[in-house]
Amino acid sequence: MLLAIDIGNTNIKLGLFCGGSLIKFSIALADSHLFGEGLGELIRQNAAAEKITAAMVSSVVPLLTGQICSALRPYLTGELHIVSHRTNTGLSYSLHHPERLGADRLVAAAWAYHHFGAPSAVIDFGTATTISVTGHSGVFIGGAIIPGLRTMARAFSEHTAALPLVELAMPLSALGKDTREAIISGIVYGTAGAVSRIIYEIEMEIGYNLKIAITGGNMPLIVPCLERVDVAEPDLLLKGLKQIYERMRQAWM
Ligand SMILES: Nc1ncnc2c1ncn2[C@@H]1O[C@H](COP(=O)(O)OP(=O)(O)OP(=O)(O)O)[C@@H](O)[C@H]1O
Ligand SMILES: CC(C)(CO)[C@@H](O)C(=O)NCCC(=O)O
Ligand SMILES: [K+]
Repeated sequence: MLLAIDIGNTNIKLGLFCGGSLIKFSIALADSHLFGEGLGELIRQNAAAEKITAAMVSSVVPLLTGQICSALRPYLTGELHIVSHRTNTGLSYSLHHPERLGADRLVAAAWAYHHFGAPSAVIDFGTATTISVTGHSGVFIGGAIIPGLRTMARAFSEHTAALPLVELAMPLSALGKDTREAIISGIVYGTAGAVSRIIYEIEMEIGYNLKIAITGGNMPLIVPCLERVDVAEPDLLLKGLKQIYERMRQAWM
């Protein structure tokens, strides 16, 4: 049984791959000290008979990586792999500093490139909204990072006197009739417009079209506003970690 862990800036997402099924569990970053307990409970409830034979970790929170890896050690019988640019993902990097690329973006790009078998972009609507682009022959060629939808909403409440913290929702109209509706329209249509413009500019620069995959906790809010989506995959990171694991295992055999 493979355990995949995606340590993001808001949540730690965990997936147990048992046979064909995926058991998921998510814990807020603020509760990271409860990770070991949560994992133990999950194993007792769902897969008592099975052992975790391997763990794959993607982390964009360096200070937590060691803590989480120590917490899962007692449940792990096999190897643990922390994904980096040195991992055998099938990708190569045309970047100024490949070692600084977020592991989540790297995993997402590897999943999309292998899923489509063609040049691709992954848009991840998480704490940040990221675009990660893979060109021909699996070269990670770059991308873009903008504030995530909820991060934008929080910035208003933290930096203005009159704007409240708005719980995001799907906009009913682009014409907001009160502050809440105006903020929702601005953030959701604004992000949809931003990603479509960025993809357009990238395709103009590279001279070919990209297949587009989307994921991330905020994806459901924005999906009706997006024009071009080839695949929407909520578990893209966890599935990407599994795919990389299988690739590594084949390389050992
Ligand atoms: N009650 C909530 N608590 C925390 N986040 C929430 C809540 N409701 C919605 N969200 C949104 O869901 C997003 C979570 O996205 P996701 O599941 O991709 O995890 P994440 O930790 O933000 O990932 P990453 O840091 O890798 O981008 C948050 O950024 C936030 O915008
Ligand atoms: C952009 C985030 C925060 C998105 O989770 C993460 O991928 C990250 O910390 N990246 C490092 C910088 C980069 O990817 O260029
Ligand atoms: K993300």
